[in-house]
Amino acid sequence: MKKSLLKIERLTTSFRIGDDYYAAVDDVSLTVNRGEVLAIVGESGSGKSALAFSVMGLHAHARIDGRIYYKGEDLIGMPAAKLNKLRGSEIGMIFQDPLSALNPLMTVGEQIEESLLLHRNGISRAQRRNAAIELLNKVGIPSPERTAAQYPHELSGGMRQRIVIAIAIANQPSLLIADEPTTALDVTIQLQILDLIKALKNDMDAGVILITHDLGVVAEMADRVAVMYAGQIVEIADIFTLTSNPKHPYTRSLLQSIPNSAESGSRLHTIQGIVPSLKHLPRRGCRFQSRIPWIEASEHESEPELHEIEPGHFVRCTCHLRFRFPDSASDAGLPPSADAYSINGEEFRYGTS
Ligand SMILES: Nc1ncnc2c1ncn2[C@@H]1O[C@H](COP(=O)(O)OP(=O)(O)OP(=O)(O)O)[C@@H](O)[C@H]1O
Repeated sequence: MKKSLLKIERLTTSFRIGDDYYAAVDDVSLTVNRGEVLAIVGESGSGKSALAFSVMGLHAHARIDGRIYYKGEDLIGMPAAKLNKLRGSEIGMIFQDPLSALNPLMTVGEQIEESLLLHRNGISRAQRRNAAIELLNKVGIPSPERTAAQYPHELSGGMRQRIVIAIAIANQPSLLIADEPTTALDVTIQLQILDLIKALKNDMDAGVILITHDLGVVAEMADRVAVMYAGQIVEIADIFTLTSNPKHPYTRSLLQSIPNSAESGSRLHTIQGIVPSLKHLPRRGCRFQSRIPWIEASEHESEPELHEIEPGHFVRCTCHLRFRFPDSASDAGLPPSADAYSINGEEFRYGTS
């Protein structure tokens, strides 16, 4: 059995908007084991990045409740100096946008060396330089010496993402958090970067949290998958179970919306609407109810729980028991342009404010 590396218990991350706090991550519990990739999937705004940033302790102004145990030690409330030491050494992060993650005023070699210097006491200048070149080699940079002397703007998007990965793995982290690591890249480079992350996981027996909205990437990479919707995990299972026997209407809709995963002969399904903005999230009942208005309200739980329907396979709310795709677009009962909906007489709006 794989050893648990990260154990998140009832994490709630809330941001202040006006006079109130709103939970972007709402009561999330999960574990990541050594040597496994846990993918977190969901549409834009479902809380994936807020979750990752909470683990990294990068939310300066959020209110964070719950526990995040890394190798048994709670990261929440950990003194800043200790957390800083863990970040970049034991826990590495690959950010979505490599350009904003890099310092435009330093050569990439200097930036890799800096992360080595911060986390390895007594490393000499020559050792640092050699280690940086070795890392550039490892992430597949063709002429490492020349590249080390270049600035981020002189490199392509794929090369920059490799540099970000080199920095993230410089100190051989046990946990790697990759937030949409390939979104900005073209398909060939995407595959190379994913292969690289896979190799690193295998070489270092690291645990990886891979955040993505791309189910193709999930199928390629994940051992287990957590599906997030509106701040909550709605389904979690191993990759085989999740793709062969998805239960939650949201998971089924996501899978049904990609061409080669849709059941053969069936129509592709588009999920109407969008994730409601933070301020307008329904705080009671099933949060997905507004997206499947053709399913009777009575099929939803009033306080939806995650149910373990078979070992290791959890699904939120009972609505999955009676879920079916609509027979036609109009059956869905939600006009594509709808910007508001109501549940039990209470009105909710989509949008960003
Ligand atoms: N600092 C913040 N202050 C206020 N609201 C925030 C903050 N950061 C995120 N949010 C809100 O929290 C919700 C979740 O955002 P988050 O970025 O975690 O989603 P995501 O699933 O990662 O989306 P994407 O795929 O677009 O990155 C969104 O409604 C977002 O607007």
